[in-house]
Amino acid sequence: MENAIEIKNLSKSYEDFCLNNIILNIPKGSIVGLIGENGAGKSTLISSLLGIIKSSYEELKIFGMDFKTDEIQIKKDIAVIFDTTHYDDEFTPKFIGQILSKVYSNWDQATYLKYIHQFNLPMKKKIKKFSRGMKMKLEFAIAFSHDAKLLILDEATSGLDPIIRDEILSIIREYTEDENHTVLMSSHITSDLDKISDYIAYIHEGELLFMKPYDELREEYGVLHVGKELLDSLNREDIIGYTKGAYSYTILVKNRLAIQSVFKDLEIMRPTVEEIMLFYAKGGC
Ligand SMILES: Nc1ncnc2c1ncn2[C@@H]1O[C@H](COP(=O)(O)OP(=O)(O)OP(=O)(O)O)[C@@H](O)[C@H]1O
Repeated sequence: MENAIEIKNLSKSYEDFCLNNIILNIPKGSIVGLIGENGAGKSTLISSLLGIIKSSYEELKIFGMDFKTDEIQIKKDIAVIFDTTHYDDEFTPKFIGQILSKVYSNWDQATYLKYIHQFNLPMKKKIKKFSRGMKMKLEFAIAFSHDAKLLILDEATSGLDPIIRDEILSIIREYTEDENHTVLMSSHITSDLDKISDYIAYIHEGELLFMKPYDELREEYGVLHVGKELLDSLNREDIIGYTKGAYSYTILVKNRLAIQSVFKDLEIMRPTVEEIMLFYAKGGC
């Protein structure tokens, strides 16, 4: 499978934080949900692979090109959306369209106007009078109008209402129908990632815990509610973490199917991204 991004041993150290030897391949045409608690290193990873901050790495390839030698060429095909807009408050969508048509050689004004219309954005209103949702929609309209092959979202949908988020998720899905388009998306709204991700990459305290296909995660892991006796009879290695309730334990296990074959009557549910994250972070065993 061809990769849009290939990262080998990328590290970045701050005084009291270290992003540690990240090895990550992001397949072309996929949507990768990047998860991790606050301060885990998601933005540091994103900024590192965009060259916004300086990091060390053995290899960083985007679209098969070496980031060290082809950064300018690579960046033409990347659109990045953060949680705020970076355009001047005095600008209007109309003016931004005029500027960007000169910045991007592959700017498509007709597509830009199509999204501005679809998102109900006023062409002649200054951004300072936009709501947060309108600002983010404008960012998406821009991202989709210069035919970017890689869309990187860093908490871009946080603070948006469920209706706008749903609309944006549909647009992202539509965008990846073209197999040349890839999305890397960090979000704390894990239910969005449940809806859209092909893969989940989990960063915990600066380490990449795993990057796995979403379907495989749901197949491999399970959540069960059991008493102490059953908890004790499970293989310790299968327990990722648990919480203790008033009368029972809630446990995240791996090897779901193997456990189910032993405990045939036990109800083992497929976990959500949020449950996987919570139990990994908290542990408990
Ligand atoms: N410029 C900086 N100088 C020093 N430390 C920094 C700097 N930028 C980030 N850090 C530290 O790096 C760590 C990772 O931060 P980062 O923003 O990458 O986390 P994150 O996973 O994106 O978190 P969040 O979900 O809260 O946005 C944190 O401990 C943060 O304090």
